[in-house]
Amino acid sequence: MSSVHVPDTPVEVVLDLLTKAKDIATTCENVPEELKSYLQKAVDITSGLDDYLERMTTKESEPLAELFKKTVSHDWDQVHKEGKTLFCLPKECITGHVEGQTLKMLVHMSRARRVLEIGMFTGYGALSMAEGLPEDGCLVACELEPYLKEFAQPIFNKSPHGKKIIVKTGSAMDTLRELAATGEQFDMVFIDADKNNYINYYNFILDNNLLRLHGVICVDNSLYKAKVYLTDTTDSNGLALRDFNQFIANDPRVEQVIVPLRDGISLIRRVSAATSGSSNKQCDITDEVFCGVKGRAILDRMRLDGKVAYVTGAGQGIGRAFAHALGEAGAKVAVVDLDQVKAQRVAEELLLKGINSMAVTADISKSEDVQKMIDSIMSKWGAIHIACNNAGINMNSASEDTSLEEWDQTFSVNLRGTFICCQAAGRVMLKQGYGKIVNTASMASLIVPHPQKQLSYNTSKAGVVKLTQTLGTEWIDRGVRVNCISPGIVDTPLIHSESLRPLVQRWLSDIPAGKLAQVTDLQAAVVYLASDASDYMTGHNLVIEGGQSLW
Ligand SMILES: C[S@@+](CC[C@H](N)C(=O)[O-])C[C@H]1O[C@@H](n2cnc3c(N)ncnc32)[C@H](O)[C@@H]1O
Repeated sequence: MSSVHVPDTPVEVVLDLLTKAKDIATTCENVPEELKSYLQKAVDITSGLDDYLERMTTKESEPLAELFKKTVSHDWDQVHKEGKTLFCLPKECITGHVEGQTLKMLVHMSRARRVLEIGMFTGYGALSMAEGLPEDGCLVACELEPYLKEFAQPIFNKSPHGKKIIVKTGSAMDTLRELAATGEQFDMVFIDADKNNYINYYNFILDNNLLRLHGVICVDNSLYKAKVYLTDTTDSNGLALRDFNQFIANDPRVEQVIVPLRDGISLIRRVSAATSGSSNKQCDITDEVFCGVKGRAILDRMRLDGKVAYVTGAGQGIGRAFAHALGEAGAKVAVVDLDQVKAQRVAEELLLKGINSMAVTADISKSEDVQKMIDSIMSKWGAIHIACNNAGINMNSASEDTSLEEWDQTFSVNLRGTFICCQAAGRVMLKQGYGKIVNTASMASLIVPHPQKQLSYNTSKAGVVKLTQTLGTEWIDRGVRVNCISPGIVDTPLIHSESLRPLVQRWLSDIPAGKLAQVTDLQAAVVYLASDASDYMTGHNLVIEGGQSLW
């Protein structure tokens, strides 16, 4: 049984018409050769487009390929005849390869974590989008037909991304009401069911805040085989979509573009009242709380794009985590360590993530090394905006036995070294009229951690806090902020040494949080202190110790 292909997209409609015109031209006499050749060229261009997009688009995953095959080979007429589905579902309903990958790309680009799909069918679009979500992301798919959930679930189960999908069967509008009632919000919504109701879904989503600020709505079939702009359209779906597109184009709450991919995908972005210039509604709130400082909302104000940072002691542990965090937030990062191999390795890690980095070897207790470090960063990147003075050492001994060598060595790195770095970076920053210095102090500046004995360390770190307070107040009127972070006990390779390992249980009983800090627990603090969002903060000691200093 051969089925006649019905043109499904504007390009397929054009191709169909061109092919008919070309066939007439080739059979008619007196048609100029030039016209025939133009028609042939137009057919070639049109017929080659979808095929080319298919071939050039990243290949779909195995589960998606299986889902596609299972969907197009299924006898949907029979399923309907047997009463398993309410409607007779054409297999062409499926979102194919190119559109599926486009949706996945949009999920990536919008950094969506929560996606809502209206109209799942056999789950091709749902699984494509789930593949673009982070591990803890979630996609809620609304589907009228319970049969389709059973159809899709076994393949979702085969995919590592299937667990992100929650299928809600029943009327999509009922599901939307249920989601709104529990205060759910989504970063991206894909509307692909029930064309006559698109407008109702859309309005419900916006009116009930189901789409978060700056979220994106994608709408499928918004060109509807070109019927949305052909004047002789009588088809109810075509007319519904025409009204829908016009409504969105006039809606001040959003911005819209229609991408002529397949049957058209509308991309609709919700804008804040403050930026929707053509707003019908009056919005006269213009302060920075409402509009953001310099128009930047709070998370944007923590971005470090265009900034140059260095982190000392960045070859491992806290420093490595700081280097990654600053780079992820947009800064270029010089990875500084005493150990060249470690510095190089972390700089390469950053490059792998697309972060501009350089490795610098320096002993921060030597002023010549520190000056060389500053000079090499300046000659490569021309500025230093963020200085993370993190390198430090810790030695244990009872105070009555602490040698002057241990004391001097500890102070030489922890306090003298931090001062050398602050001064060298500070000179550059004072000239720039801008800078953020973040020193690593320690909870030991506040309490006396026990039972280990570490007089030199505790005292040197208390010195780092006072250094920070003094510089932070001395330099703030010239644009340089100096703050420090005091971590509690951090789970780094150092504390797994033979001498310290037995103490871990003891420490845990002293920590209200009931666990040691991970280096990742400190990352947000360094980004905050390095960013413009913390501009009013200086000389501060930001303590992150799971409550340990309070007990
Ligand atoms: C075009 S298909 C969706 C294709 C799907 N997005 C994909 O990626 O393959 C439309 C689907 O919407 C479902 N549907 C139609 N009306 C609905 C409604 N009122 N509520 C929920 N789902 C509905 C249909 O059963 C059908 O499976």
